[in-house]
Amino acid sequence: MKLSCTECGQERSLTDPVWRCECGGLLQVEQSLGALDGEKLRHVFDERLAERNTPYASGVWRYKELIHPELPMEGIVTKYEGNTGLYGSEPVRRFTGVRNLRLKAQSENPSGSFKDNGMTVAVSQGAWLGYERFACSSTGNTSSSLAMYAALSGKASYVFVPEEGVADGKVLQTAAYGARMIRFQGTYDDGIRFLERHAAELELYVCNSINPFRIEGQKSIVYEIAQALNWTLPEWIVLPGGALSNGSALGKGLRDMVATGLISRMPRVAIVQAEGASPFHRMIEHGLKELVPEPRPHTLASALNIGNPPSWKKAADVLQATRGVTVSVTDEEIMEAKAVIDRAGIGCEPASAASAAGLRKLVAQGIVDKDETAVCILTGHMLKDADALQRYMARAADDGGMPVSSALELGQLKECL
Ligand SMILES: N[C@@H](CCOP(=O)(O)O)C(=O)O
Repeated sequence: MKLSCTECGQERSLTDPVWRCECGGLLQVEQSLGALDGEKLRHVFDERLAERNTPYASGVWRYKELIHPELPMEGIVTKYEGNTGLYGSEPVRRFTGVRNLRLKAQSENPSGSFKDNGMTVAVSQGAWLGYERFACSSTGNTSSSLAMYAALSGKASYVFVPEEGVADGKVLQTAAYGARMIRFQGTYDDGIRFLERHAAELELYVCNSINPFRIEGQKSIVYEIAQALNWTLPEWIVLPGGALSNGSALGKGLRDMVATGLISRMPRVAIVQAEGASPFHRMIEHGLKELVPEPRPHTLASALNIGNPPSWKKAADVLQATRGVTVSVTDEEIMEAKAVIDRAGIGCEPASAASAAGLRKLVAQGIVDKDETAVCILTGHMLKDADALQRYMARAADDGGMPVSSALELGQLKECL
């Protein structure tokens, strides 16, 4: 295994704690997959589904050969993350118009979001390198996940969280896990820029998705989908796009699976951005070669409040490799999709619902056919962003979603029920 630059190809040692090459490109983990046999891997991964209380019981480390073969087993920091549900739902199918649709509920991870798939690997790697202080910039999910794994491994976490636009529940969750929190004026993008400049001097191990080991862990989301579907994939995988780490990880995971023969065909990838924070979609839509950052990203889906996604080049490569597409949706469309997903008994935070809202739009635009198969990735738990939920539910009170006020008196109750 080694690190290599995604742009100029320059190689580095696996133990080098840098995320960018001198040329400005992000680094990626490379391993030679040639010696791995898909048939044997399928068998090993299927057998490990029965594991309990070993790292292989994790929905990430089950695939250790593809994630981080060189990390010693005793160095793994895990909460048995992954192992999340893949649900069919008639109401969501009707809403999107796609007949064969499933939802991958990454919200069921231990800290409540997909970040755990990557964070278990980043923190394990940092601890293996001997780091004691871990850091991230975050809109709340990355910080909660980092704080949890750092606490689990007895390390300190330092999280940089914008003062505005971050859901209270995420801030409280992060603090409760014991992170030292730096609230600052600015956006996630400013926090990342600061960490890229100063982390080395502050002896901080950065666990944002610019860290290539985060991407290695997040690949497992697509491995889990393939394994649950007996090593096949749907025609479309649809996911929300903020920092674009999910898109990058998904693409790398797909490449690995094709290279090892675990699957034989790439699905198409659709990345959905919120209209107020959609620089990547705009770039693709206008056929631009460079991303023009959005200085004031603004969406009610707070996890997507990102104007300068660090992984945009990796995500663009994924679109190229999968004949992928992008689309943007309004906050209103996101909340409408979220209400359907919540009431279907699955639930998700607003950012996650962008995937279903986006799929619906792609069907309306004739890009996805209603007879094609699709999986939407739900990135975070419905209680993650209770602020947005409260605002939406207050408006929808007449729908019977809000508590009814009544005395415990039969006559009065009969009128409310
Ligand atoms: N929504 C994310 C922001 C992106 O973080 P990264 O981990 O991909 O760098 C968050 O929860 O912070």
